Amino acid sequence: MNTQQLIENVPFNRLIGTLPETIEHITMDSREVRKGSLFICIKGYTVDGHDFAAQAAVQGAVLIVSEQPLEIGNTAILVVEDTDRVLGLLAAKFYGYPSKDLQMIGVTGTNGKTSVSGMLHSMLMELGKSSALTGTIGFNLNGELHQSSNTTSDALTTQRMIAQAKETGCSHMTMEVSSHGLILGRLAGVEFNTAIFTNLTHDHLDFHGTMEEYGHAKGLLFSQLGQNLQEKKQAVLNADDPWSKQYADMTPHPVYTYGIKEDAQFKAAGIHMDNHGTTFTLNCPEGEFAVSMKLLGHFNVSNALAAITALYAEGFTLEDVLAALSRIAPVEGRMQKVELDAPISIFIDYAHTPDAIEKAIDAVADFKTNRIIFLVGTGGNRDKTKRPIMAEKASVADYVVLTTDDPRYEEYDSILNDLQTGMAHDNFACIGDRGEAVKHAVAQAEPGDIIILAGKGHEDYQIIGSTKYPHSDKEIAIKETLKKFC
Ligand SMILES: CC(=O)N[C@H]1[C@@H](OP(=O)(O)OP(=O)(O)OC[C@H]2O[C@@H](n3ccc(=O)[nH]c3=O)[C@H](O)[C@@H]2O)O[C@H](CO)[C@@H](O)[C@@H]1O[C@H](C)C(=O)N[C@@H](C)C(=O)N[C@H](CCC(=O)O)C(=O)O
Ligand SMILES: Nc1ncnc2c1ncn2[C@@H]1O[C@H](COP(=O)(O)OP(=O)(O)OP(=O)(O)O)[C@@H](O)[C@H]1O
Ligand SMILES: N[C@H](CCC[C@H](N)C(=O)O)C(=O)O
Ligand SMILES: [Mg+2]
Repeated sequence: MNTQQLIENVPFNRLIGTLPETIEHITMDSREVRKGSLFICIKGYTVDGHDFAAQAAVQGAVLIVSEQPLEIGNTAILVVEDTDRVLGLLAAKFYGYPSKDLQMIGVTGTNGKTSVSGMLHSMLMELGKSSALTGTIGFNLNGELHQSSNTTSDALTTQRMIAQAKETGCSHMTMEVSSHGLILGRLAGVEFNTAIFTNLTHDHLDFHGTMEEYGHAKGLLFSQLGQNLQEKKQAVLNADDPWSKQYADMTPHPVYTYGIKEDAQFKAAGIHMDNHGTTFTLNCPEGEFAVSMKLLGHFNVSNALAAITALYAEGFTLEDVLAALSRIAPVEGRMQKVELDAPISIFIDYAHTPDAIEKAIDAVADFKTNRIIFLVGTGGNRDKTKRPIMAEKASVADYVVLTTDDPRYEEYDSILNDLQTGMAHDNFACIGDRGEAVKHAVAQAEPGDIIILAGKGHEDYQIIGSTKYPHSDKEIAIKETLKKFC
């Protein structure tokens, strides 16, 4: 791309050297630099990208964007105030603002982003659309999954993925929008058509400090829908969450509400579930509809309402949307039943917040015949204030196994001690090694029991230190169950 055009909207303090005619590639990682690259130096939480500028030049970078004046041979240096902001501007321009050419749906909220966005993606494919999805599980392009390291990726990766979706011919793209992503500008230049809010409850206070700040971060998705009312855009808000009122005020675009408890335009009633699926009645401006789906839990009714409302707002008929919903499979690792011929039921889940734990246990309450055994851990070096509250919520289960979930650099005992202070009864065990904890949960089970293994979901690793070790709750649970019962 022509360099002058690329940087025309970038405010800069100084240009050292001569701008190259063209830029072939942009990267923020020196290890990806090649001949003709623009390398942008980002000050990270671990290292400072400026320390890799010289290495980038050796590898062929023709322009370095930096917050400091640098002297690196003949390589041109563009000195700017804030490389984080400039990254967003450059990324969107370099990839040609691809989000304008797709129907973009963004999903934010503490819990339910992966679930709602996964449902939307599967439903769009069922509706015959070519669809892309980004989020915690990865980048899914028409059913083909690519790894990604964040729920909401950095601005460059985000723009690259949208451009790839556009080139592949996708008409729709659904993105999980994390509060980190919004605050850190990872979504700069992404134009959403539909913005969805699931809920806001305790998490990530190590990063945001207070719930007010956290709520403000999520609100950016709605204020960023912008003021251009000639474009059809809409917000889809959960009437059961009080934050929705504030988010409605943040956008002039049409607001659609959904809910189970409070008054809402799209409301569920008569919810019934067994361990194979859920049925309910949808009351909405178009009338009353019978809904059936393979997903479990009241929380998934809320998630389904979000997906139904969004697709309706996007212009699909409710008949088509509900038919698509009835066909899709549960989202991977979210209240997913392990298929086993055994006298116990095992669910793999991703609950890692107090609210999610409450909802996960509630999800099986309707068909509980014996005990609920609930295994949960927390990550190390992350929000510690949620730990006792998570254990308190887990106490609703008859037996609880407290363990770790990516301990990182923290000792097992430090995590377990914080967790156990919240337990409301004594029917629990503390086992730091997650594999041993899963084995213990199965060892405790008697016929008729339900085991929920929470926190790891689709993940096949456990992060200890900075290393990802292979770990699968599901594999261990299946092996132990077969050994014990079959
Ligand atoms: C705390 C945080 O957000 N960290 C993110 C950050 O990493 P970092 O600041 O440590 O980066 P760094 O390693 O210091 O590198 C700084 C710069 O130097 C560059 N570098 C580095 C090494 C080198 O040899 N050469 C080089 O050029 C890097 O490419 C980078 O540009 O930038 C990385 C690249 O974008 C992210 O992957 C990483 O997310 C980490 C993995 C993470 O765990 N983040 C969590 C807190 C997070 O963002 N979570 C949210 C919400 C989750 C949810 O609610 O579901 C998410 O959206 O994922
Ligand atoms: N609408 C909801 N309300 C409350 N809890 C929910 C809801 N949807 C899902 N959950 C619970 O939260 C867990 C995580 O769900 P999901 O992965 O969809 O959330 P997420 O917002 O993507 O989380 P993350 O922040 O890790 O990306 C589920 O496994 C389930 O236990
Ligand atoms: N996707 C979430 C889940 C992490 C949950 C748990 N593994 C932890 O480390 O707290 C995050 O990046 O915050
Ligand atoms: Mg997620």
